Amino acid sequence: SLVENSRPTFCNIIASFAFHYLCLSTSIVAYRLSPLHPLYEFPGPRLARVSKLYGAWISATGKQHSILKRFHDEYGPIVRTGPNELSIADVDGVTKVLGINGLPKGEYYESRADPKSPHNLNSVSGEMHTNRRRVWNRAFNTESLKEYYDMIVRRAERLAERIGAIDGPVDLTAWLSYFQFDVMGDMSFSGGFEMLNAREDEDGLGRIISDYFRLVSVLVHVPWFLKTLARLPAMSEDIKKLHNFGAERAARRIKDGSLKKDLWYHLSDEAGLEKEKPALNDLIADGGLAIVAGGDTTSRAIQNIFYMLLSHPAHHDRLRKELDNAFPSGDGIFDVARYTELKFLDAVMNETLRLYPPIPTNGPRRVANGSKARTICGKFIPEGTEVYVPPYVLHRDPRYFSPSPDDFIPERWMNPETESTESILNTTAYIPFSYGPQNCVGKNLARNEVKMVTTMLLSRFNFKFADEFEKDGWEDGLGDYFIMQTERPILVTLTKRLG
Ligand code: HEM
Repeated sequence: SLVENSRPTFCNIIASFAFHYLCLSTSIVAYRLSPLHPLYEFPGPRLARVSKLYGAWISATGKQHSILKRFHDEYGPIVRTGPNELSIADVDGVTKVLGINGLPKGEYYESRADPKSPHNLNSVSGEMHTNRRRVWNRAFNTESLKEYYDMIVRRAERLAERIGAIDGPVDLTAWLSYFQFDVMGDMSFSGGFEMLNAREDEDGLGRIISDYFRLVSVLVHVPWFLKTLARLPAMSEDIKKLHNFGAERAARRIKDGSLKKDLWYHLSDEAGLEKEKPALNDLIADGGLAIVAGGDTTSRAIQNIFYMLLSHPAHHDRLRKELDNAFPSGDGIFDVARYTELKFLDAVMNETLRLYPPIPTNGPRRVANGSKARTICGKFIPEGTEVYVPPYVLHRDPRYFSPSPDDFIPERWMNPETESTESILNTTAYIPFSYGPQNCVGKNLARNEVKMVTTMLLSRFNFKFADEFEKDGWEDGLGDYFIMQTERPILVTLTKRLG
């Protein structure tokens, strides 16, 4: 009976576990709040110090970009946004975190990657990244880009035909998304999508990608949970679909070959310039990355430009005039060599990407364990810290963009040196394509593509917002899920201009 009495009951076991975890979490929380924690001196909301669940909640609202901006307005250029996490909105952060000799990508990218398949270019760092990036750079040099421009022109013509034939409101958001998927399919695999022809996204790929980012941008804050969840059927189903999708397109591309020098041609080193052929699985991962990285980002940039132009008629008219003067008969609108003349077009694009960067917050880098701690903005940043450098916040900082950093003023980009001394334009703080060795490899292509499509649409059509479109609520519908999403598609009506 003595033995029986001392045998732990079920309730006792539960109680002692509960007690154990209560003590453990209390001491973790106490440590995170205490002056003993290495990030103690950095200001920020109290809840952020306690748990990453707070960051997960902020991401879930889709308003991470503007909430972060509020934090920085209140606490200054460095904010503690998690127990072991800082957000640095300062040019010193841009160069020291993202620049050469900056920080590697951290746990965020690791946990976002599909645990069952190889990593893509975007999720690796260090030497592995340098080696892979060399091949990607080749795929985006001036010579390679020419081939992609032809693909863009073909699809842009098709876009114009399609939307030009629509009576009534045109969902610009949807049509630009079909267009961009078609372009990215051509570019990556010499074909694969026909969304413009189908007038729809039959496979629901756009939805799969946006659902994926919605979920993952929240769960990256709690990686252990994400790893568990990735094993659940519903989540892994979408990841699987994305992976299969890339694998299928790749298999077809390998079987059919291509006369075009598409991205696959360069990445798979068909020209035989590398010592070793890249592994097929890496290639599939990178082919999929191209579709995701170049897709919604570019179509969003174009949509946002139209939103800004249609909301600012004087700027619209000025741009239209610049384009009409440059291309009076409509010939040459796709000739990217001519775009250096188009100063106002460049300014409109820069200003739109400043106010609405398609990747508003971006993922963090990490001061790796075992590496040296860094000094940024004069502060000691210890090992193990995850560091964000958020474009949206930097782009609206009056220290870098003045006057009126929240207003659409394309003129701030034109001959800044002749502007009054009160106006400030610090281009180091301008990072819509990120900065440094892991910046956007498709930057030059994207910039020219945005200009090609904007020039074509403005030269050929008169646009206005459709009556159904609620212009004033548009900004509230934007969601920061790594790549900016929208709940309020832009609806326009259009009439043809040139013959
Ligand atoms: C306006 C359009 C675009 C914007 C705003 C944009 C922005 C960005 C940003 C901010 C990054 C850094 C992401 C990170 O640090 O995790 C990035 C990376 C990347 N982008 Fe873009 N991008 C655009 C278009 C494109 C296009 C057309 C491609 C073509 C395939 C592309 C391919 C990539 C790739 C492959 C990376 C990863 C680079 C690396 O990790 O070395 N992007 N982009």
